[in-house]
Amino acid sequence: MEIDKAIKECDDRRLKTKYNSAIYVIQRALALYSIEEVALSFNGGKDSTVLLHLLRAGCFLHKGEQSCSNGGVKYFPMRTIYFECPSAFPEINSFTYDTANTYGLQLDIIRSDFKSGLEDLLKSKPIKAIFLGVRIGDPTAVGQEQFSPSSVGWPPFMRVNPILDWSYRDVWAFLLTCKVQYCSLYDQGYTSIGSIYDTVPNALLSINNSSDNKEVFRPAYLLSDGRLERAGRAKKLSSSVRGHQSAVMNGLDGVGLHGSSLLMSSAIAVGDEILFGTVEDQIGPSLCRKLHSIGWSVSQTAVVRNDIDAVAEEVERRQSTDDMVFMYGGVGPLHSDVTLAGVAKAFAVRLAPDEEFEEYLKHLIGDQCTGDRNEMALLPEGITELLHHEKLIVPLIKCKNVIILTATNILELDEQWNCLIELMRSDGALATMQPFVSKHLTTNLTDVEIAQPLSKLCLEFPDLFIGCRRKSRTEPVIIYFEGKDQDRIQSAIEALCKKFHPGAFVEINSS
Ligand SMILES: Cc1cc2nc3c(=O)[nH]c(=O)nc-3n(C[C@H](O)[C@H](O)[C@H](O)COP(=O)(O)O)c2cc1C
Ligand SMILES: Nc1ncnc2c1ncn2[C@@H]1O[C@H](COP(=O)(O)OP(=O)(O)OP(=O)(O)O)[C@@H](O)[C@H]1O
Ligand SMILES: [Mg+2]
Repeated sequence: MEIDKAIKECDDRRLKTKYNSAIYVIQRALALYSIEEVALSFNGGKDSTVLLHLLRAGCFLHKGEQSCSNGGVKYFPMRTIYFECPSAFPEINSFTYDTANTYGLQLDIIRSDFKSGLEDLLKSKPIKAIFLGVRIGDPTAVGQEQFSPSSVGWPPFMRVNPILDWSYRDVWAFLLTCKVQYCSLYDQGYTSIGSIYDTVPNALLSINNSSDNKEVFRPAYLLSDGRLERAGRAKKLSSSVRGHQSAVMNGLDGVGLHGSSLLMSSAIAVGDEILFGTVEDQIGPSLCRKLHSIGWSVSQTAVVRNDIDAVAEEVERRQSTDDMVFMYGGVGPLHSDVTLAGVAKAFAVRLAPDEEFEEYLKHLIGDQCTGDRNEMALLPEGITELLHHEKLIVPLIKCKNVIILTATNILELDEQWNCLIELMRSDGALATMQPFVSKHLTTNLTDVEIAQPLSKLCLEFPDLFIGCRRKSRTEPVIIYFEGKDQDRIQSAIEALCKKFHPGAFVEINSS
C-alpha cells in the first residue's frame, strides 16, 4: 500500500509517530464499528485529504476487512460525506470531485447545513461514527478527544478525529512525503480554506512582486509558524495576526480594564512549600516592587497549593478583575507542576502539545526530551502566546492576560523581567504609564491623634494612596503618600501639616 510504504521508508521520526497513532485510532474505530457504520467527512481541504489517505492505509492494514485488503487505488470502502456549499471555492469543489473519481469514493453530497444534513443522513443510513480531519488549534476542536460523541443537540454519532494532535507541519510533512495531490489553492498561498467570503491567501506567504504590481504567494507548506495557519481567514485577519505578532500586553495602552489610567495587576505564586513555610517567597515582593516601579498597581498577591483546581480558581478570579496577572512556581514536568494545567482549566481550554515550545525544550534538554510525549511542551490550547527574547533560552508564556514566569529565584526573575519590559516597551504598550512617586513622613504624634485628620485627608485626596506603617509598636508612625502626581502629593502633605502644629511631621526617605 503506497501510503504505508512511503511513511515506513521516510526518515521523519515525528511523522512516523503521528502516522502510527492516527492509524491506531482508525483501527480501533474499525474494530468498534462495521464498515457500513462509519463514514468519512471529506471536503477537499488539506486536513481531510490527509485523513482520506490515512483511512485508505488504515482500511488496508485493518485485518479481516477483505473488501479493502488489496489496498487498490480505485477502491475506498467507506461512505464519504461532502457538504457542498455555494460559497465554496470552485477549486475545492473540483478537487473534491476529482479525488472521488481517482480513489473511488462513494460520495454522499449534502446541500443543506451540517446539522440537518446529518440528521437526514443518519435516519436513512446505519452510520454510527464519522471520521473528521479536525486538529487541535481548529476553533471547533476545543474540548474534543480522538473519540468524541457528537454535541448535545446534534444527531447521535461518534466523531472520530485521528489527526487531532497533528500540527500544521505534520500535515504538510505527510502530504509531501506521500506525494499525494492536494487542492491547488494551497500552492497559491491559502493555508486554511473556508468560504470564498472569508478566506484570502495568507499574507505571511506574500512575495513582493513589484515588477507587475501583482501579489504573488508562496505555497502553504512554506508557512513556518503553523499557529498562523488561519491568518488568511479574512474576517479574523486583523485580530489574529496582530494578536500573535505584537500584542505583548493585550493591546493595553495605559487604560486599564476599569477604564482608569491605572493598570492593575496581581501575582499568584504556586507552591505548597511556601504555604508550609519551608521556603520564603522572595519573588512576590520583588515582583511587586518591579510592577510598582513601572507605574502598575498590584491589587493582590496570593499563594496557592499545587492543586489544579486551586490554581484554576485563583486565576479565574484574578484574570477577570485585573489587567494583568503574573504567575510563578509550578512550571515544569513534575507531578507538582500544575500551573499550566490550572491556567488551562481557568480558561476552559485543555493542554495541547505546542510544537514551537517543544523545539525550545528540545534545544534546552536535548535527548532527555522524548519529543511527542514531552509533557512540558503542553500549553493551554488556543490562548497561548510565546514571548520571545534573544536573552531568554525559553520564551515566556502568556495566556490571554496571564503571564507565566518560569523564574525560581530573584536573579532569574530579574532576567525575565528585563526581557519582558523590553518586549513591552518595543510594543508601545507601556508608553503612557507614568511611574508612581511617593513621599514618607514620620511624626511623634500618636496614632490616636492623627487617625481622624488622616481619614479626612483620604477623602479629600481619593486619587492618592495614603497609608501608615510602623517599624514596631514603640516607634513613630510613618505616613506614606503614593500617587502619580507630585503636586497632588505635595498638596496633601501641606493639608495634613496645616491640621497640626508646625514641625509635627518630618519627611524621611522611604526605607
Ligand atoms: C460530520 C460533521 C460532524 C459535526 N459534528 C458536530 C458536533 O457534534 N457538534 C458541533 O458543535 N459541530 C459539529 N460539526 C460542525 C463543525 O464543528 C464546524 O462547525 C463545521 O465544520 C464548520 O467549520 P468552519 O466554521 O470552520 O467552516 C460537525 C461538522 C461535520 C462536517
Ligand atoms: N463541507 C464539508 N463537508 C464535509 N466535511 C467537512 C466540511 N467542512 C469541514 N468538514 C470536516 O471538518 C474537518 C475540519 O475542517 P477544516 O476546515 O478545519 O479542515 P480542512 O478543510 O480539511 O483543511 P483546511 O484547514 O485547510 O481548511 C475536515 O477535515 C472535514 O473532515
Ligand atoms: Mg476547511
